[in-house]
Amino acid sequence: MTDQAHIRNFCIIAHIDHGKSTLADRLLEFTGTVSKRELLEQTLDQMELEREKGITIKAQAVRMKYTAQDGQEYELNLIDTPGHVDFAYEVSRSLAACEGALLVIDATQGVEAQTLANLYLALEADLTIIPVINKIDLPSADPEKVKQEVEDVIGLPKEECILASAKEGIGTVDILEAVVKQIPPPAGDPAGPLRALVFDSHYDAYKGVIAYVRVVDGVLHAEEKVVMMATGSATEVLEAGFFHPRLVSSGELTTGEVGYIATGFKNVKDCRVGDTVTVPGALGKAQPLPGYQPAKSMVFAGLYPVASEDYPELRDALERLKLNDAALYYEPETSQALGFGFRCGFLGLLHMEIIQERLEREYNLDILATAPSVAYLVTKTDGEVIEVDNPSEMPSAGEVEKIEEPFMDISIFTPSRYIGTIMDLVTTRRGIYVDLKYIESERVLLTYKMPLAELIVDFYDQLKSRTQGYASLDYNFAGYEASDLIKLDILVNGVAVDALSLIVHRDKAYYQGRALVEKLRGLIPRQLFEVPIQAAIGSRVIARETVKAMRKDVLAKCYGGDITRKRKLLEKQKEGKKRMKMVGSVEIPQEAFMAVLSLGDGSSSK
Ligand SMILES: Nc1nc2c(ncn2[C@@H]2O[C@H](COP(=O)(O)OP(=O)(O)OP(=O)(O)O)[C@@H](O)[C@H]2O)c(=O)[nH]1
Repeated sequence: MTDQAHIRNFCIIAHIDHGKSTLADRLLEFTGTVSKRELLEQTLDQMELEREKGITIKAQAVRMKYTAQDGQEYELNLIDTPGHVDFAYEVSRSLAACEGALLVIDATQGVEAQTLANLYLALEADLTIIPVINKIDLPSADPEKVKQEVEDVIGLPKEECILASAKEGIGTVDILEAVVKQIPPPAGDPAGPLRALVFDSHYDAYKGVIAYVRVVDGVLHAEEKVVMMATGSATEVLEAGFFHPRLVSSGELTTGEVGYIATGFKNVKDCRVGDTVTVPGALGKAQPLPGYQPAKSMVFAGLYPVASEDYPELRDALERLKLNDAALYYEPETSQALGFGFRCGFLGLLHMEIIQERLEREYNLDILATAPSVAYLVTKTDGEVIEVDNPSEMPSAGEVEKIEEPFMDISIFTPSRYIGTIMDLVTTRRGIYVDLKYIESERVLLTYKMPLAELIVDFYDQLKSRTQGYASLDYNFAGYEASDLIKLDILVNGVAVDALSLIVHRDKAYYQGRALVEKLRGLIPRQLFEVPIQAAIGSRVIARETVKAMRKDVLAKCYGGDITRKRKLLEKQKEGKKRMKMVGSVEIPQEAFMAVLSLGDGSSSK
C-alpha cells in the first residue's frame, strides 16, 4: 500500500506518430519495469492489429517505481490513451483517471490537430500539463520554433518545455522529475465509501471481464462484493492488482491507485467504460463519478457473408467481438439483394475498418460490406420521428416532412499554401466556414461545420492527397440539422438494389447519380446479356449506363492448347468471384457496393 502523497497518475497524449509509445517504452525501461529485451516484445500495444496499423486502440495502465532526486520512492501509474478521434470518449475516461499529462510534440512537426484535441480533453479533465518536445535528435528538429508554438497556440510558457528524444533516451530523467514535482498527488477520501472509475475493460477467456480502474475514494479488496453504479450489475471481485507490466495480483487497490480487477462478468457491457465501482452498502450514499456515457454509434453499415451458409459463423463472430467491445452494435438485417446479414453501428470509420478486418482475419470470414451511412432523423408528415441508418429504409418522399443529419465541428491544421484547395474540398462537401486562424506565419487552423455523411466518404484521404499529407484533421459531433436530402436508388437490370441506395443532397443528386452509374458500369462484369444500370429519384430515372453483353469465352484466348494456363485462368476467375453476390440474375462484386466512397467531389481541382 502506498500513501497518496507518493502516487502520481499520468498519461501521455500526442498526435499520431509524435512518439507516445516510444516515450512510454523509455520510461518503463529507465524505471526497470521492463528490460530492453522485453520491450522488443512490445508491452503497451498488444493487439496485432494495433501494431500493424501503428495506432493504439485500447487504453492500458502500467505501474512503475521511481526513486526521485528527493530520495523518496514514488509509485507512478502510466495510463496509455487511445490515439484516434473515433475513441475520444475512451480517451476522456482515461484522462479522468489521471492528475497530469505529458503532452508530446514532435520537434520536426509542431502542434497538430490531435495535439490540440487531446490537450482540450486534458484541460477539461483539469490535468496538469507537461509539454515535451520529442525527437530533438533529428537533424530537421526545430525545438525553438515548436517552443514558440507551445506558448502561442497552447498557452503554456515556453520555458516549461522539456526537450527530449524518446528514441535516444534524452530528457528521460527530466520528464520523471517533472512528473513527481509538478503533477499533484491524488486527493481522495481513504475513509469514504468505495468509488472507483472504470476507464477501460476487456474480456479475458480465463478471468472474465478485466476492468481497469482508478480508485477515487476508499479501498477495493479482492473477494469483495461490488456493484456497478450505471449498469447495476453486481459481482464479486475475483482478483485485484496492477500491471508491472504483466498482471500482478496484490489483493487490494488503495485510494488514489490505478490497477485492474477481474470481475467474473462474461460481457463488457456489464462493466462499461465510465461506470463507477462501489460496494452494495454505499449505493444511495455515494454519488457516481461524473461523465458516464453509453457508447453512441455514428457510422452504420450492413455486413453480409459472401457465402450465405456462413451466416451463423458471422453471427457468432459478432457476438464474440461484442463481448470485448461495448461500442459495437449489431442487429440482424435482411437485404433483397444480399440476403441475411447484420446492420452494424460503429464509433467511426476506423472502428468499422477494425471490426471488418478482425472478422476476416481472426474469424476467417469473407464479408461483404455496404457503403457506410450515418443515422438520419426523419420527421414524417404524420408527425412521427424515426431514426433511419439504412438508406433503403428511408420512407418515400411523400411521407417525409423533414430530414435532419448529424453535423460535425471539424478542425484542420495545415500549411497556409493549401488553404485554397482545402476550402474548395470542404465547400464541395457542404462544409460551412467557421474560422481561420494563423498559428504562425505559414501554418493555419481552419474550422468548419460539415455533415458527417460527407466526412465519411473518403474526406480524410482527399485531404491528405491534396496537401501531400501535411494537413491534420480532428472532428467532434456538433448536433443534428435539417438538410434538403433525397434518396437515390440504383437499378441493375431494371431491379432496384436496396444495398446500393444512398441518401444525397438534392443539389448533388444529379451529379452523384451520373458518377455512380458510370463507375458501376466499370465494376459490374459483363454478363451473357446486356445489363442496364440506372440511377433514379423516386420513379424518375436521372442517369443510365449499359454493361454490354459478353462476347467471347474467356478461355478462347488460350487457343485450347495449354492446359496449365487454362487452369490458372480458371483459378484466377474463381478468386475474382469470391466477393461477388448474385443479385437477381446479375453478379455484383464488393467494389460496387463501396463505389460511392470514391466518387470524387465534382470539383475541378484535384
Ligand atoms: N528520431 C526519433 N524518432 C522517434 C523518436 N520518438 C519516436 N520516434 C519514431 O517515431 C515513430 C512514431 O513513434 P511512436 O512512439 O510509435 O508514436 P506514437 O505517438 O505512439 O504513435 P501512435 O501509437 O500511432 O499514436 C516511430 O518510428 C519511432 O521510432 C525520437 O525521439 N527520435
